[in-house]
Amino acid sequence: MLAIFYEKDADLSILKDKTIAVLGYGSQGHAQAQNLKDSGLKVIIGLKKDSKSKIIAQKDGFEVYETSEAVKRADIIQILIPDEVQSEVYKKDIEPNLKEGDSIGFSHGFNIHFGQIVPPTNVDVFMVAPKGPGHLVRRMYVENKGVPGLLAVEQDFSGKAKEIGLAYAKGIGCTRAGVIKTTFKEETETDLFGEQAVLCGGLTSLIKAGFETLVEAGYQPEIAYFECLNEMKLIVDLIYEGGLKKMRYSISDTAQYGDLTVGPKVIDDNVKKTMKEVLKNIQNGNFARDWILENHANRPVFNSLTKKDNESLLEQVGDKLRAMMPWIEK
Ligand SMILES: NC(=O)C1=CN([C@@H]2O[C@H](COP(=O)(O)OP(=O)(O)OC[C@H]3O[C@@H](n4cnc5c(N)ncnc54)[C@H](OP(=O)(O)O)[C@@H]3O)[C@@H](O)[C@H]2O)C=CC1
Ligand SMILES: CC(=O)[C@](C)(O)C(=O)O
Repeated sequence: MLAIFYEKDADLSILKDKTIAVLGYGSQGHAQAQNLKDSGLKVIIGLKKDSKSKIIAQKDGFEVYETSEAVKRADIIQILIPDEVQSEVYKKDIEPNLKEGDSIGFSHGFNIHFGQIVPPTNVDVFMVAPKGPGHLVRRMYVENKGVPGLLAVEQDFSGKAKEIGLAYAKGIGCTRAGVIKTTFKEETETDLFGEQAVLCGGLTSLIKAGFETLVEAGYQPEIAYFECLNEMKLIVDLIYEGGLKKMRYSISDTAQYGDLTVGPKVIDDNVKKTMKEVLKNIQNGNFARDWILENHANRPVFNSLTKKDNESLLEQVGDKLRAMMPWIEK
């Protein structure tokens, strides 16, 4: 049964006497910490000794401590460091400094679900996972909007873990858009699937394939960029605002006919078959093992593929054209 929560369902006062340590000040860390502070909550930041994020967090007005000290000082510890280092940092800096009754929070279930972190039984373990990039979690909060979120409770030592998680979700603005109750398993598997097969992996592959098809056919790369990337954002904005019907209301009937008759030939049944294989590879732990080993090997595949994309014609043309659009946040 769907359980979706909004502002009225969450009580921030449950956190008013709590100190929240946000570990990490990157995409999610900077956003969640600033939103929590603007929601009137006491927030400190935990970072590693030589962190390059430290100066940024201090400029934003936060007390910054080394991770272990931040954990000691906090009642709620929100772990927003990269998934691939969480297990190591947990063992070294977090677990030794936990106190009975603390709450440990995550924004992705990877390390709990795949058994990389196993907390003691005398703490709460919850997750508030914004369904959007950190920089938009902050931007939309400031605009009095919100990014939807997922709430999961893995362990409820205090008997208040759900209320604490809901209040946390309200503090970062997610209850403005809606927070769905889930599990660490469901969040982990759906999030990994979405980022691999639909959002990042699927979408970037679609954009690159479209751009390369036009350029290889001899069309101007700038036109290919405007068609396959810039307009993608504009089309998706309409779908975000009002579903396929709003986007189709705005595009031409010519475009809509092509959408309806040709689209299914591009994204055909084979794509869905591949998507099911992607999901299976997540569910059986193969992707998790691959990502953990990739990091142990110092990211040879990650680095080479990222370098190839960063040096691509798509990125070069995009940088040039975006430079002429001063409204785009750099
Ligand atoms: N990015 C997103 O939009 C989303 C992320 N998430 C989840 O949020 C969590 C954080 O991801 P994200 O915000 O992208 O991470 P980022 O890579 O953007 O930021 C990581 C932060 O952690 C710090 N850090 C790195 N290593 C250590 C360490 N060993 N000890 C302490 N601090 C460290 C970094 O400091 P330094 O700068 O010094 O390296 C940086 O401040 C992950 O679990 C992720 O899955 C969930 C939803 C969306
Ligand atoms: C933004 C988000 O939720 C992602 C793509 O899954 C992530 O950055 O982890």
